[in-house]
Amino acid sequence: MNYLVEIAKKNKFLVCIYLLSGILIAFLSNFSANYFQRLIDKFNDGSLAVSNIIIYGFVLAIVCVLDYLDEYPGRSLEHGIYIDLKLKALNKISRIDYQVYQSMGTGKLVQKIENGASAGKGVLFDFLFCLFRQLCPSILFSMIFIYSINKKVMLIILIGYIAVFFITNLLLKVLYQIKERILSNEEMMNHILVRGFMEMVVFRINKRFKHEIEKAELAKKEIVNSKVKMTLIHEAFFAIFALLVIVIKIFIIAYGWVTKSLSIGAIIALITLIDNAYTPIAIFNVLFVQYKLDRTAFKRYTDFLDSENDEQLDKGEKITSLKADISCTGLKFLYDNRVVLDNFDLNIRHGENVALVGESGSGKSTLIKLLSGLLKPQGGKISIGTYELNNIDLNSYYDCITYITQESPIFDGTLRENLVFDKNVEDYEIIKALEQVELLDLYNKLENGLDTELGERGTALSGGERQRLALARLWFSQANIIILDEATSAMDNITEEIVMNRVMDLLRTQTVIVIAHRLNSIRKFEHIVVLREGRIVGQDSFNKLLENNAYFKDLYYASTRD
Ligand SMILES: Nc1ncnc2c1ncn2[C@@H]1O[C@H](COP(=O)(O)OP(=O)(O)OP(=O)(O)O)[C@@H](O)[C@H]1O
Repeated sequence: MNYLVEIAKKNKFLVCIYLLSGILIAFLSNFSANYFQRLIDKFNDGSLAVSNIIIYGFVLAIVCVLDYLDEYPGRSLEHGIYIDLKLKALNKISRIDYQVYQSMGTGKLVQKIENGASAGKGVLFDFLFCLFRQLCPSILFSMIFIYSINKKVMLIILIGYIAVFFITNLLLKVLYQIKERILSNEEMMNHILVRGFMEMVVFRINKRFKHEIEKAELAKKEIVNSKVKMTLIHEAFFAIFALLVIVIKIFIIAYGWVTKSLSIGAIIALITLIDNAYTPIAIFNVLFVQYKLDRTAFKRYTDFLDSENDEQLDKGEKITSLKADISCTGLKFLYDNRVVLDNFDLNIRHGENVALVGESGSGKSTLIKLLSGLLKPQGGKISIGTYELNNIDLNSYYDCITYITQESPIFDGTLRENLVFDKNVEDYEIIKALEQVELLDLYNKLENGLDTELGERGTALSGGERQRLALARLWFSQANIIILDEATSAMDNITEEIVMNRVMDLLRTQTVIVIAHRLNSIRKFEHIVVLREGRIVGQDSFNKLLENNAYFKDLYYASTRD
């Protein structure tokens, strides 16, 4: 609830206007019904004055105008709350602890945020605001006006409330269960859809789509059946409710006729006021079922918002340059209870080219993620010159390092944006960088040149082109430490050699740490670290390792066979 309070506070001006206008409309609507009674009675006994008609018309007109003006704060809040909740999620992702993020599936997370933002809007706007600005005031004012007409009638209405409460309570329990079933089926349906869209190639080649569509058809059948059942129960609820209100209205007419205690105006006003008193109860019951369901979806969203942050992002010593040796001492890291690195020592001199090699799962990426501050060691330390990585403000650290992964993230934007982000760089410099990574031919074929849109995740490019584009960013980077995690894995051997020679030439003075599977690409590296099951089993130059390290020799021959 804290997050909703925060959003309400952020929009406090609009919230106050919206609540007050709702309360005013509820008051004026009930007042107009009550005033109508006086009007009819005055009409009947001949004492009606023009001023009465003007006042009545004026009140109705104000309600009409307020109803319209109310749309502004109403719609602004409705859409604003939903988007604010999504922004909160984006803000959270920018600070979330990397390991927590890793444990959440991205597809599921997006769905959780989408549902959570909509549920949060439901709880605050559709339920709480409606309750306090419309339902409660409407019941309160109608009861006050009914009381002013006849106390006994008010008592009867109160007894009617108790009957409504018991009947609807039963129906709501059934409704809640059905809605819950609909939601879980809808979630399954969305999950199948997202999976199908994201894994199109895998599913097509493995012929999974037939099975997935069958599952979705089953979910669809359940959703449709449950929705029809829910509508029938809803309608039954409203029918019972309408019958009850009719009984009370008939009773009032009979009561007025028998006791002669009610004027015609009073009977007409009471009939309108009864609707004003009971309709909110019907609305409340329907909203309450949705509120309970929204609370569950919103809880999942707030669990995400409450998950651990990486506190180091803007805490610690700020650095401006990192021209220093890196040393890992007694480093320990576990995934759950699985030890990946234990008592791990490694020294990397400033300006050195280091390659990490080893079988899949030997801990190379884990080490890189520790060096980049994404993962935190559970023991030991990483020092960079006089700094300890644990004590460095990570946002300042990220000005000094560059980390390029094999997925080479290309985002939905132009070629220029993908290379220099929002930096102001002359076109000829960008084109020169493209030439260095062998992308000049591709560039020359582009109709819109640097302004060509690359599509979501760079779908308009091949894997090797995407990787070369990511490497071209190095020509605009000021970083002192460059990490390349299989950044050339999708390139052919010849292009890889040409591009890597130019990259290493560019990075002569920087510390370069590379993960490589194709060992031919690191022949010139002066420092190669051989990892096996989280331990260093050799480190030396390429030729010396090939001569003296049997495990490295196996890796090398296996990689040349590939
Ligand atoms: N998010 C994770 N949760 C749990 N275990 C993980 C996670 N990421 C990696 N591991 C495990 O940690 C070990 C080391 O993984 P790591 O990715 O560091 O290996 P790697 O040498 O980079 O492998 P590859 O060459 O295949 O990329 C592996 O056994 C892996 O299964």
